[in-house]
Formats: sequence, C-alpha cells, structure tokens
Amino acid sequence: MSNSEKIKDTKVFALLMFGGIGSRFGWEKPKQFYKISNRTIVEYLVDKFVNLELFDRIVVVSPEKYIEETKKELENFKDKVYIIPGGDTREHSVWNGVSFLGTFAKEDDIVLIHDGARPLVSKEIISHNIEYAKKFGAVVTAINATDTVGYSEDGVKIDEIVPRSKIFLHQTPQTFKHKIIKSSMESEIENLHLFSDDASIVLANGYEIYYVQGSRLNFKITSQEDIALVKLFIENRIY
Ligand SMILES: Nc1ccn([C@@H]2O[C@H](COP(=O)(O)OP(=O)(O)OP(=O)(O)O)[C@@H](O)[C@H]2O)c(=O)n1
Ligand SMILES: C[C@](O)(CO)[C@H](O)COP(=O)(O)O
Repeated sequence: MSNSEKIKDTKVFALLMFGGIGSRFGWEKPKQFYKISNRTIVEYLVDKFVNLELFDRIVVVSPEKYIEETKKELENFKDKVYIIPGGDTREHSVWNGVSFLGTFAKEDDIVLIHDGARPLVSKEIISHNIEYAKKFGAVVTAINATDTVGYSEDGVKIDEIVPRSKIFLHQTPQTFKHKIIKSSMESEIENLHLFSDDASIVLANGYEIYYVQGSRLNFKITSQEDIALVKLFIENRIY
C-alpha cells in the first residue's frame, strides 16, 4: 500500500476525558454535569465532537461511579459514542481508553485525547491535531507563556527568570498514532500516576513530539470562577 493510500485508510478516534471528579470545582457532582445554558458540559462537548464528523469512533471516559448518569446525559448520542470507566488518575483513565481502542485500532490509526474540562476547543485546533499527527506521529496543543516566568526552588525566593519564548503551556488535544501512545504507556504502566499529561509519557519513551498552536480560549475549567467565562463564550458563540 502506498503512503497516501495508508493515510486514506487511517481511522481517527477521539478519547474524551471525563473521568475526574472535579474536587477543585467543589460542587455536589463532577463538574461535567454542571449545566451551562441548559446543557451539561459533557453533552455540549460530545455534541461538538459528533457534529465535526471527523471521527470514526468517539470514546467517553467517565468516573466508574457516574457511568449510568453519563449514559443518561448522552442518551441522544448512544449510537455514536462508547462510554467506559476511568481510573484513579487522569493517566489511568487515558490508559483505559487507549487499551479499549486496542480492540479495533490499527497501529497507525490516530488517537486524539482531549480533556472534557476544555469545552471551548475549536474545530481548527482539532483538525490541525489530526493532520499533524498523521504526518509526525505525536503532537501536542500548546500556547506560549505571555507572562514573565520565574523559577523558585523553595516557592518563596526567586532563583531565576526563565526565557518565556522557550516556555510552552500544554493543553489538549494531545494526539498520537495508536502504536506510539499504547507502547509508551505500556512501558510506564507502573508509573502512570507520576505523569501530568500524555505527551510526558511519550517523550519519556524517546519519541519526538511536535507542537500544534493552541488558544487561550481552550482553557481548562478548574474552579467555579471559570464557569462565567465559558458561559459568556458559549452564549455569544465566541469559540
Ligand atoms: N481520574 C481522572 C482524572 C481526571 N480526568 C480528566 O482529565 C481532565 C483534566 O483533569 P482535571 O481538570 O484535574 O479534572 P478533575 O480530576 O475532575 O478535577 P480535580 O483535579 O479538581 O479533582 C478532566 O477533563 C478530567 O475529567 C480523568 O479522565 N480521570
Ligand atoms: C493534560 C493537561 O490538561 C495538560 O495541561 C493537564 O496536565 C491536566 O492536569 P490536571 O491536574 O489533571 O488538571
């Protein structure tokens, strides 16, 4: 098979990470069930991904305890998404998704991993991730630091100022060929809790990873004060 035939034959999967319980959000349920303009965050993001029509399958990772509630919330998409249980840390949840995909993904198929807590991701960022992952095998969405960046060993006194043009803040999607993310995670299977994103695991396995331009709008909902901003953008269709 020629290279262009291979790329045409490549399938693209999305892993939507909703496996967290939102402890910093401090609400009665995980933050994905919070409603903004009459829709929960999980429903809003799944609807966005389904409507893009870029994915062969979409897998939603939910906290085990909330699987039934997630299914209820996504009733309208029940033929379009798989819902599977997550793990104790984000990377354990990602591993559950990556191994689930192993039952039907081929080595060069693309796995796009996105935080459910970043609902304002744009179509442009998603399609650039897919395009560049097909070309390079491993890509990460990121933005440059715009504030001055200090380094402090003890968190009290400044040791140095880090050149900010070389600092990249990682967002999601983080997108990989299935064989790259699967083999990297397998070799770190005992250490998954030590990594704060998927790229760190792939980098630890010696792969080259390339950046895709992200956006300040693609921020992660962490605490309740982030909701006002998301609401503003969704209601004014700025995303
Ligand atoms: N065990 C976990 C932990 C996190 N996540 C997902 O990873 C993303 C980033 O995590 P974070 O914002 O930290 O979400 P929570 O873990 O829910 O929040 P907190 O850390 O405040 O508990 C979220 O979309 C979250 O659902 C996950 O799938 N499985
Ligand atoms: C994956 C991530 O969103 C990239 O910035 C981030 O590392 C997740 O961190 P969290 O502590 O699980 O929110």
